[in-house]
Amino acid sequence: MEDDGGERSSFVISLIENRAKEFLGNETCKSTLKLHFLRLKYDTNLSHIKIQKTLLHFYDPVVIIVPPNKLAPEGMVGVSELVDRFYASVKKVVMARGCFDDTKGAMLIKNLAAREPSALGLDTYYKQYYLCLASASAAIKWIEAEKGVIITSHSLAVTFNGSFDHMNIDTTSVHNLEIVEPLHSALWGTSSKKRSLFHMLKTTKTIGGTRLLRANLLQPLKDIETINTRLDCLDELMSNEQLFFGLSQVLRKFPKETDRVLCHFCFKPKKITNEVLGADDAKKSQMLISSIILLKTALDALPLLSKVLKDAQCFILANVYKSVCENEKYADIRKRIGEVIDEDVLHALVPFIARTQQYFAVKAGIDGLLDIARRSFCDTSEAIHNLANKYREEYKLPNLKLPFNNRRGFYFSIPRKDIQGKLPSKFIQVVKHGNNVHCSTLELASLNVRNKSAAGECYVRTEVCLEALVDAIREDILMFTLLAEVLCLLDMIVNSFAHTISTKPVDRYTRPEFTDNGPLAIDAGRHPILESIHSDFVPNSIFISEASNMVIVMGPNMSGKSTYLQQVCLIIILAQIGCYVPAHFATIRVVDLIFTRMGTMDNLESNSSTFMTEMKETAFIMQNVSQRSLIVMDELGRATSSSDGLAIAWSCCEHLLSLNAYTIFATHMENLSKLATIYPNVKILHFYVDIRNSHLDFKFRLNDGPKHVAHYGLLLAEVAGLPSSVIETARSITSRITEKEVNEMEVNCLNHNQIMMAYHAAQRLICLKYSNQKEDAIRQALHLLKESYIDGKL
Ligand SMILES: Nc1ncnc2c1ncn2[C@@H]1O[C@H](COP(=O)(O)OP(=O)(O)OP(=O)(O)O)[C@@H](O)[C@H]1O
Repeated sequence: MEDDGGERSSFVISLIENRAKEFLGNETCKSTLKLHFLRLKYDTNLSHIKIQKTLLHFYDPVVIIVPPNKLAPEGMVGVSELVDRFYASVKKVVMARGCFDDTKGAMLIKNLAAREPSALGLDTYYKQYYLCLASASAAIKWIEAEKGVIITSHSLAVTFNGSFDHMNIDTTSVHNLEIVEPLHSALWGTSSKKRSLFHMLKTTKTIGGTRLLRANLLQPLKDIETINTRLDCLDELMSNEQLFFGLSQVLRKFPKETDRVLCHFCFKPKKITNEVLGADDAKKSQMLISSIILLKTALDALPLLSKVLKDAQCFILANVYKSVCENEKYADIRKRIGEVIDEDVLHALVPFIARTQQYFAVKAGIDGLLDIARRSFCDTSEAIHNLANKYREEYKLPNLKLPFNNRRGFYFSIPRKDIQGKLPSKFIQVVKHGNNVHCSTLELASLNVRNKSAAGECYVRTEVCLEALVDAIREDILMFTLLAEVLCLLDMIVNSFAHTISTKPVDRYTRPEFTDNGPLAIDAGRHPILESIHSDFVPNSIFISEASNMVIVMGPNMSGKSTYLQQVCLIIILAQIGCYVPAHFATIRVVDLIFTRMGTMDNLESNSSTFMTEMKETAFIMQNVSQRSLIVMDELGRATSSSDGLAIAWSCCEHLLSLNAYTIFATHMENLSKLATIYPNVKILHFYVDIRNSHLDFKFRLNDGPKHVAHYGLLLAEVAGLPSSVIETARSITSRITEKEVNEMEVNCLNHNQIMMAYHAAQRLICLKYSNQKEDAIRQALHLLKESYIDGKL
């Protein structure tokens, strides 16, 4: 199942893979059927269509199940239509909207899936997969009804797959890492805005650029070549000030909504007649005309972009210059627009100005009826202004204003202080609005009707005049799609990435490097958001490689563990979207999945306790982890008894150690540091805290090895203001417990020589791995070593 982290323009396609053929032919129902439910973005954007085609090709479907076409949101291409266009040979089944029921889908999957329901994460990730589950419900219903079979319980292999060419970050991690929204946003109030990565980078100027940035943060890239082309572009922008400022200036000249208007050209509207326009028709005509004005404004800015990019060197900018700026088709279409549209017409945001621009968009003299409609529009508009003047004088209301909005048309706005007593009865629809009163009169209402009708006529005639031009644009829609995509990408790289880096002191951000199989090494990394809040933020490094694939971070409360974990993930995400990172140096093994498990509150929605939520999240990670994953665990097992917690944390670590994934594990459990004495691929680090006169001084500096900080919990509790009598009692209890523990440890603990012997043996085995020995043999030997160690027979 595929999910993109919450893009709005998404829909569901249910695909049944080729293997279904075998199943459907053989109705014993015992074979395992593999279903793929793809949640796909679709709009007129070229690249999204490409994604769909790739995925559909990949699965080679025999049946595509889609909801009815009318469900496509306004302005979007219906999924059904896309299937017709690109997969005419594939059987298409249209099922009623009611069949796409996510609740039913979740129940069916739980019942039919061969895997443990926890592995699918349905409890925790229900919301994230709701579209997939809805499509599952429809697909299963179709199979059962069409083939007259019943799928037996636990016979389906169901997997949740992410996008193939992007890093996947599950919703819990998106939340934990504060990628889009800050944690506890209610707590931080308005100042919370800058506390998420998205808001930190959201200096984009266009809607498409902002959307692209959000989509990138939710699904960073995986392809090193693409990432590097973005980084090359950033290199050039950072080293060429003139280019950077020139580009930011020029991008402002393009309308903000360039990408959004393209869908207005995708469908041919109904034939316009001279009958009275319905509200929807008028709106569509208005959108189409405003879209042409907007394209004209965008094309006018193109020569300026060309001038700025003339000498650009990097692949992206040079390619934009070659394929967009030098493409003569844009000049041709601009010329065609110029033949019909008045040169002075501009894209405007104020409703009345925008509408007036639209009525007068087509050059005078092209259509006689349009000229008459315009005259009538001008006359009624003038009459409305004269009426307002008349009221100003007659009722002594010099501050009476005549605002306009698309819904009401013209209305009066009068400051309340100007109204002595009551308004004359002539004024109707009186509504208080702040310090003003909004109202109308019968005369104004009647003029508004005439004005609106003249405006409607203007739209009809304008649209008729633009028909040929719209057809020409429709033919070249791919060119405009390219232009829109280019503008979004440039907006993201220039206005977001380059702008963010340029606002930091020189060399604070560096270009990351990438490897396929190498280590994850970050030297002096900083938290991208917190470093601007704490002026004295302490940088920290990390090194994880295949030979040392787990880092256990220890340290007392408040020492900086969670911040460090978040910082590493955010640096990787920044790097994989093609941005510089806040570090002295960074080499990154491309990550395909980030999993985080950080302290959660009770999950009231799924009726789970803190411990249960923790275990479900951990189960989800364990069962979906891949070779190139990054797993970040913060204090696993603290929500249950300390012995069970330690046992779970220990065994989870052992499981993760056997994988190629990289793990960073933060914990308070000092006993966990003993893992390093058995497994040479575990590295222990701790956050240094200075304790003087029973006072904790946090240094936020990461040091090698474990470190015992005695009774830091008590010290912190004292700082938090617990009564001294309570602290004293707690102190005496801990000293007694500690004494007992020390005695027990003396009895049970293996002697130092034995630990060192095991450690050296493990190290030798790892060396063997790099000789020509088979990995399985080494693993088995390690396992035996572990067993003997636990049994004390070493
Ligand atoms: N490197 C750093 N430089 C400066 N301040 C930091 C640094 N790391 C963390 N801090 C500050 O210390 C506070 C506590 O950090 P954090 O929550 O990461 O500690 P923790 O060890 O995870 O605590 P706990 O174990 O109680 O969850 C943060 O809110 C942040 O303000």
